[in-house]
Amino acid sequence: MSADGPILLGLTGSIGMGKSTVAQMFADLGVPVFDADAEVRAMQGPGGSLLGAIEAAFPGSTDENGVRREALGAQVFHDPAARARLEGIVHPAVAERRRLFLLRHIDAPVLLFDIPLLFETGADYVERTVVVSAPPEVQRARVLARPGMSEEKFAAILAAQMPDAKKRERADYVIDTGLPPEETRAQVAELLASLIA
Ligand SMILES: CC(C)(COP(=O)(O)OP(=O)(O)OC[C@H]1O[C@@H](n2cnc3c(N)ncnc32)[C@H](O)[C@@H]1O)[C@@H](O)C(=O)NCCC(=O)NCCS
Ligand SMILES: Nc1ncnc2c1ncn2[C@@H]1O[C@H](COP(=O)(O)OP(=O)(O)OP(=O)(O)O)[C@@H](O)[C@H]1O
Repeated sequence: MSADGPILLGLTGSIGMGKSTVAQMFADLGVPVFDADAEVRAMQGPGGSLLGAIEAAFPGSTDENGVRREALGAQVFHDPAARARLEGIVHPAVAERRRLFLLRHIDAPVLLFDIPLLFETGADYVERTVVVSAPPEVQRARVLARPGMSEEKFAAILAAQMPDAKKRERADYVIDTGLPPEETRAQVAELLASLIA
């Protein structure tokens, strides 16, 4: 952004590391948040704008309730070529939603973009990056506690994402999500204060 536009901050982290939780902490402090996963879910839900293209590329993957997430996930998380096809449909639509979000909040001092695949997809539209990270055993316990999750699905998703250590290396800031939430919240507040100062 130009000198007087908002600071564009990208938030990422591997599955279950706490992106959504930390994004909510930024939101609680008044920062507008763009949630890429939520945008995708909306465009894949009942009547969603991506259903036609996804059904054409993956026959049987949608029904009257939108994308059959479990079934499509089973297809793409294990198959890089299929995943690339799905991403080719989804990511340009997310980019368009992101541009509209930026225009809507052009007067805010800081904007946060919560993007699971921030580094994997280039991240050229953000100026600084924040990675949320917790020890692997904490991540594993949190993810496996989710309904519908299995060891196998967790392993496949991890394999599809840039490793946590590499994300931390690339980050401008790392937020520790292995701590009690109030300590993580204090880190978020401190980072935001330093950005706005
Ligand atoms: C395949 C789909 C329908 C499966 O949905 P499901 O509800 O089972 O999983 P959910 O979306 O909650 O994702 C589970 C975990 O996998 C991660 N993930 C999702 N898509 C991808 C991907 N293409 N590559 C790596 N990790 C991914 C998520 O960030 C999350 O950590 C859905 O994940 C999807 O449409 N993905 C493609 C779009 C995409 O790339 N989204 C990520 C950021 S925009
Ligand atoms: N200090 C902390 N910071 C963040 N999350 C925490 C912390 N302590 C406990 N948690 C818990 O860890 C879980 C993190 O899940 P969350 O949905 O935020 O992760 P995510 O990275 O957005 O996941 P996904 O990549 O699957 O979308 C939540 O249940 C949250 O309550």
